[in-house]
Amino acid sequence: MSISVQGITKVFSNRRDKKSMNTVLENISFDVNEGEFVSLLGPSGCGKTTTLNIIAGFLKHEGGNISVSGKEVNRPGPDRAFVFQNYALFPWMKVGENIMYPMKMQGIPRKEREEKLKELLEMAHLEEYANYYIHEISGGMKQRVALLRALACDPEILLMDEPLGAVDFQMRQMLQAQLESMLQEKRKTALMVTHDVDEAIYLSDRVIVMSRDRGKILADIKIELPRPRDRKNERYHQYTNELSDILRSALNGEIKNQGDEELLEFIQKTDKKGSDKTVFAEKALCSSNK
Ligand SMILES: Nc1ncnc2c1ncn2[C@@H]1O[C@H](COP(=O)(O)OP(=O)(O)OP(=O)(O)O)[C@@H](O)[C@H]1O
Repeated sequence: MSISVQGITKVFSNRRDKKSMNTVLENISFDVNEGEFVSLLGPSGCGKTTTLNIIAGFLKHEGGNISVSGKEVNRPGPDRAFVFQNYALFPWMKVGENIMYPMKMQGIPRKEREEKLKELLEMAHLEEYANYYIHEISGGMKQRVALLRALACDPEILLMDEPLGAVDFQMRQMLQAQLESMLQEKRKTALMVTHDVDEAIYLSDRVIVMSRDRGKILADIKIELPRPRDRKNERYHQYTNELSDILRSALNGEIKNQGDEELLEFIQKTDKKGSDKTVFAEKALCSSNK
């Protein structure tokens, strides 16, 4: 299944002053193709989670539309599973019960649920932990359980909000490798929010960089590297530099209040390696012109 985001806008009333409005997203458009893994990268507060929540159907948007395989969606559905930043696991249930919960809700018979659970636990190397309570397992394990719960109903689309945000560096790299192999095996369409350039490159087929200026898309970059990805690959470093430069420009507070021409000039100035990111930025600016 594919996702199409067309011209969405989101306005929140300001938390401090309810009368003033905050346009977090304005006329944002992008597609995620079937089987593709896309990351949304950008500085804190640029609207990544808001975008993901709108696609999940948790939040309403003001303009534009979201469609899944050509069908407009505006509420949550079993086609889109969500992995939350803080796991959102049920502490009163054991690991196995947590994973089986969505299957139970869908009325899948017990025998089938148990078979599926076995398969999922094996995939994530958690076979021994089915009967542990959530407080008895580590942060990395919780992360894997949250992911397995999302995969349990075989959703077509996986939406993930910083799914590896709460684990340390080493565990994070191990989980990235596991997440990659799980998703490659299942060929899911995935959209992930992250702050982490390396994580985005390691996992994604495409990386979309958003800015704090109403979520404007600064770049949409295809990561053309064989899987599993090799961090020592020269091209991997080039992608890291390219994306870090773009992210730095997005992080620069001055950009927020500058016009498009100045933003483009800024990105050109930071384009020391003659890479093609200026073209991406240019495209992004042109396509967002009304
Ligand atoms: N329910 C809400 N009511 C009012 N403002 C909100 C609400 N949710 C988010 N916002 C505002 O929208 C903006 C974007 O928030 P969002 O969480 O989407 O950003 P983000 O890019 O995911 O940030 P982070 O990387 O820090 O999680 C922020 O300014 C935030 O304060």
